[in-house]
Amino acid sequence: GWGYAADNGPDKWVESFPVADGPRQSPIDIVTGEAEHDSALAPLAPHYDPSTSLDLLNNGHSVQVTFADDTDSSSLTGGPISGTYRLKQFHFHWGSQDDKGSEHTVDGKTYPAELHLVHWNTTYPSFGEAVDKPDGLAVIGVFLEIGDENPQLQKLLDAMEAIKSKGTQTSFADFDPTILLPGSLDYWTYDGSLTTPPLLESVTWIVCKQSISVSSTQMEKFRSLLFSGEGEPECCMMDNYRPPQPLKGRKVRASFQ
Ligand SMILES: NS(=O)(=O)c1ccc(O)c(NC(=O)NCCCCO)c1
Ligand SMILES: [Zn+2]
Repeated sequence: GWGYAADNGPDKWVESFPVADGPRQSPIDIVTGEAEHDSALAPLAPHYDPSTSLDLLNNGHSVQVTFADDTDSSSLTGGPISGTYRLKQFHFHWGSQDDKGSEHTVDGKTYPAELHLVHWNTTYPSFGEAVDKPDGLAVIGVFLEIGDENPQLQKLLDAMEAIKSKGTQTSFADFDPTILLPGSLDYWTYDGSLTTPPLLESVTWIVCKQSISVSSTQMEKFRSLLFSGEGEPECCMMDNYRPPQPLKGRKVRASFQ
């Protein structure tokens, strides 16, 4: 299956997923000078209920926290989207060293990691129905930048001890992802895709301008996870990011001046 190694990584995905060369692929490099302020863009309004958090999972590509999405308890409105999008999961992408790991870049700047909060449009009956629609998903991207230790990440990092290998999961209740968001919710937005196979062009991307902090030691915890399953030769989970893709004429809008 697909992965991030030389023989199954981003440069090979087009062989099984031809949309990899499509018109609205993600991530992209955000060229801040080209982004146009759109005063019609509403403020982002994420409302998350910690009682909807369910499990922490190593799916062999990333570490993910899944949420109960049978009600609107944890959902996103406002921003560039119309209607209500429900939170399904959040996960991360990161590098093998602190100078790379994010998927989006800003004027060519890479960050050590990027958080994705994945929401689906409730005009569709489920995530599975929404995932291949042009307005099906809204993903909030948050950059992690090396700095002070981030206490809000610690509960997550400590729980990762229990899910080192692919296919392992552990219950992860009462977690409010709001604590992972930066103080300012200024954002850039553009139309894009999933950044992993099946690379479906169904995502309204909402990338926060302000990053959150992570220490180098905390980054090492992410890198101690494994792509490999129990009983397989150990392969550390790192560099699980797709590089920026061609903009192909798309406009990036800014919610701020
Ligand atoms: N990185 S992303 O654009 O925010 C993103 C958001 C939601 C997704 O569903 C995927 N990709 C996905 O689910 N691929 C199927 C197997 C993955 C591991 O089970 C990627
Ligand atoms: Zn992602």
